[in-house]
Amino acid sequence: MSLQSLTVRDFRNIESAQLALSPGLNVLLGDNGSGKTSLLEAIHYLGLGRSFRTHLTGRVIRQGEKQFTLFARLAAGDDSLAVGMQKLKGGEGDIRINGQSAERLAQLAELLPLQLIHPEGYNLLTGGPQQRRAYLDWGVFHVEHAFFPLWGQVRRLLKQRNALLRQSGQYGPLQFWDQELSRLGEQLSALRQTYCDALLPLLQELAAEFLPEYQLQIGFYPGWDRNRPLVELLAEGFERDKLMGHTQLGPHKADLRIKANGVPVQDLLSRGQLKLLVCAMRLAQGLFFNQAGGRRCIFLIDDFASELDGDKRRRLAQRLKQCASQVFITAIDEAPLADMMSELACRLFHVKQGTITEYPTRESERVRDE
Ligand SMILES: Nc1ncnc2c1ncn2[C@@H]1O[C@H](COP(=O)(O)OP(=O)(O)OP(=O)(O)O)[C@@H](O)[C@H]1O
Repeated sequence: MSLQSLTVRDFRNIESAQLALSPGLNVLLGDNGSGKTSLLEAIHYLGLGRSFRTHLTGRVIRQGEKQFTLFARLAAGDDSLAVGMQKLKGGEGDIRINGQSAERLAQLAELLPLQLIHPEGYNLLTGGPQQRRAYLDWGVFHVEHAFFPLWGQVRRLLKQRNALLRQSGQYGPLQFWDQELSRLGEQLSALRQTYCDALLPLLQELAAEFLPEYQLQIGFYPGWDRNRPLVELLAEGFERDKLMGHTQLGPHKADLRIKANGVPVQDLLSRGQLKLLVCAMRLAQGLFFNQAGGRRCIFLIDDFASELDGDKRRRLAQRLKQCASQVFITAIDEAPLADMMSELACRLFHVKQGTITEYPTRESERVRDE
């Protein structure tokens, strides 16, 4: 899947932009504060229905305006699809796929599989388990169709169990819910484990390329002691859960535990090394997605190449070439992207105070001449 064109209206400092895009590399160059990240954020919004910088829709609507509008044409095999989104300050709005209202955000996520690499991305390793769960679940969602409805059921069961915990003094009324939660939680966990097992070799390979000085150990924690049935642990933990007001063990507590040379990475690696590891993790997941499903994910890379040394930049360029994915990358100037631009078919855009103009490149000239 790739974006053929993108229209952005009243998003951050972008009043209006209409771009014809490369299925390979799209480079966005501009000074600090010009609007480069805003464009990536707009694509992220279109794919996931949310920003990676704020939870408030009002913040991304251009100041003084009531709503933003995004529209894209996606290449889907020999066909193309039209995807549109409009959002008001309170978050209400409309999502359309080929003119029809979309019922669920997951429909967008399925159409636009995105991998984001950005400077704060190392939170994936230093932050709480929620982020690593989201990383893992992105992959499971895209390769295993049973995952999304199953996760929905588990979430509903947890909500009911937590409500009962607050109402009920006795364990009895929870027994039925715990059996269900345990049954579905174990199914969900098996999907995550299978995905992890399949992803790990590629992840190890990429991590060794970007951090050759370390031996990485990556383990999947399902959210409870895997040697015991979840149903037993839920019953044992009733008093503690009642006290806390919510369920302390289960698939909603799953995590990826990542160590380098036996030490948790957040306690050992430098910030730059953490960023390299996250880059390897995102690339591995994107590559694996492309290999497993025969589809292509889209990479959004914000201001990252300037943080890499020459060798790592070349590796990133080669891996992106191998992915054959569409890539959007921002930078202040062209120099750190030279390797990438020579490896991949490329369109180059200049961003200035929210206005985006295309620089002629070999690819844009070829398309214009055709
Ligand atoms: N809702 C909004 N309406 C109008 N302008 C906004 C809004 N939100 C942010 N901005 C402005 O948009 C500009 C673009 O920000 P953006 O983060 O896209 O810049 P950038 O080109 O990625 O910069 P840098 O290289 O410094 O990261 C900033 O000057 C910011 O103040």
